[in-house]
Amino acid sequence: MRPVGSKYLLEEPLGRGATGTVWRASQRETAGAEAAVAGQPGETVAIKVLKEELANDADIVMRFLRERSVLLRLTHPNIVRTRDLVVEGDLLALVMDLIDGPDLHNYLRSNGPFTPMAASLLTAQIADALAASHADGVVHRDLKPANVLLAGTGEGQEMHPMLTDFGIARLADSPGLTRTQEFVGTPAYVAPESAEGRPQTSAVDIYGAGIMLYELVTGRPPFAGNTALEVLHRHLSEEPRRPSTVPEPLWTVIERCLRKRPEERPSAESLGRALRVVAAGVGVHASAAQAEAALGVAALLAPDPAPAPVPDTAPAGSADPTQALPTNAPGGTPSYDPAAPTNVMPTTGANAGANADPTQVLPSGSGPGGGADPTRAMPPVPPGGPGQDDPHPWQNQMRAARDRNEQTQVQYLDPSEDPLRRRPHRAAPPQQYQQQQYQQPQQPPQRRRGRQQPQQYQQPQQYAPAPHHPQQPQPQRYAPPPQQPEPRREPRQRSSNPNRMKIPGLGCLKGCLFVIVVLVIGSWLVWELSPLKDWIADGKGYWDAVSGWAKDIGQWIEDLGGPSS
Ligand SMILES: Nc1ncnc2c1ncn2[C@@H]1O[C@H](COP(=O)(O)OP(=O)(O)OP(=O)(O)O)[C@@H](O)[C@H]1O
Repeated sequence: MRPVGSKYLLEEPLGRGATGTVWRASQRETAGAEAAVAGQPGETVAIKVLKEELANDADIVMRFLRERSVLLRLTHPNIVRTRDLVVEGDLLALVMDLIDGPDLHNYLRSNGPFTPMAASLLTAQIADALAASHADGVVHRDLKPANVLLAGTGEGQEMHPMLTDFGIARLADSPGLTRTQEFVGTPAYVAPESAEGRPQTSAVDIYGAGIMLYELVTGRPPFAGNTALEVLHRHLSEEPRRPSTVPEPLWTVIERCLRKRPEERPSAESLGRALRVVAAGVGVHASAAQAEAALGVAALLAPDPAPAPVPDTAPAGSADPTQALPTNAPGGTPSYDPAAPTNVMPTTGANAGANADPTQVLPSGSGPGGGADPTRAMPPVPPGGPGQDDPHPWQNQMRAARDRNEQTQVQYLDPSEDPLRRRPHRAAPPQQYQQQQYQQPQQPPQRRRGRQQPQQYQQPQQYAPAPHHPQQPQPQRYAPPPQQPEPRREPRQRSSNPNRMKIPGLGCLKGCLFVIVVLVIGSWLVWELSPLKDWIADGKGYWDAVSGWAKDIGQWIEDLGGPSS
């Protein structure tokens, strides 16, 4: 099991797509404030680990970081919630709610086409999700059955479609220099304006919903081909044909969604409303009024007056229609280079463009920032990404993130290194402090004073909870280096001087001896320098007189013992 950040553990892969691998994972610990959902330890989640080549692309990493808040705030009953984004070293990952159910692509393969009513009701819910995200300025840009997960497909449960992979196309379609001539998407679901590299709006999602609706009722998307390029050409030039199994009201909806001109497509909100009217009118139990309302559904499908723009796509009028698509024709320019690292076009077989196709990063004939340059072939992307030699802004962001992590680690992971926790020991009992002074006489007095002050302020922290306050460690970063506390441990050696400290009355004994010595020397001087010895000892020396007196005293004491001896 592989950890993702410190909070998640990958358990088993659920599926692989063009942009990454989705894993079942478990939460190890509650996520931080940056996550939309903190989660609980042991909770199961789904994690999409983006491909290394995306994670190594500086533009994508920057966009990932920048759009964190957009992705995390998208919440709707029909949108798979993004709980957290993880950026760690070369790893980029989206943590999502785990949906227990198949994706719509697999469900369709296993169960065959939907009835017109079921397809309408299901797509209506997807339209609701799109309406919510478009209102928030977020365009999906890679709508397809594989990106719709079906919760509640169990016996007797109501099927609940949930749109996933929000923001992935947005991330992969970086505005960086190497990507200006590419678009991201799945050929079978790509809107004509995306294929041409024209400005994109939320209308690309309406086009994708139209293709998906067609596929749900027929089992296949309207435009297929032997190569991805052929599929793209058909999106641009061919009108879809109505299959006989598709009721007229439903066809009206599909046809409006598949208009080549994005400005003629309805809004997601209108689409949801229209599909519910259609669902009510095409069922076997539909009343005459409901059937009538369904036939008039075109009135509900007015063009969207204010589609949400997709940032960083080409400015209006920049595309050169004559260079709309790359060609593989010999001598044709611009040409598509299948060997180029990120210009992947893996599906060139008979099923190209089918719904099984993963999201692709394809070269287009024009790009943001200007029309196509016919003299310029599709440039292969340098392996190291853009501006390999120059420091990129995201590197600063990553460095800042790492710095933040280091601070956090000092605080949380290595408490023994935390000076806050050691300082209370320095605020020692008085005798310890005396020992410090004794051991470090060479230290300037100010320095010692300087330490006494923090000791006084730090003292209460000895009893405070673990010092997790983000502001507390700040002064420590500028405090004396960590080697300095070491000498303070030496006071233990000072306890090897027990004489002064541990013998009671030692000082008194010394004092008495000192007094005796002074008295002896004083009396000797008086004896020798004064006529006293002549008066009381017939001129004897000091020590003779003293020893004679000592003998007399001893004799006197003996006599006190009794005459028996
Ligand atoms: N939140 C989720 N919960 C459960 N399963 C998921 C979740 N998200 C994705 N999956 C599963 O993981 C598989 C791979 O998902 P992914 O989005 O990478 O594939 P894709 O959409 O086919 O590829 P791409 O969009 O990159 O072309 C899907 O088929 C889906 O079944």
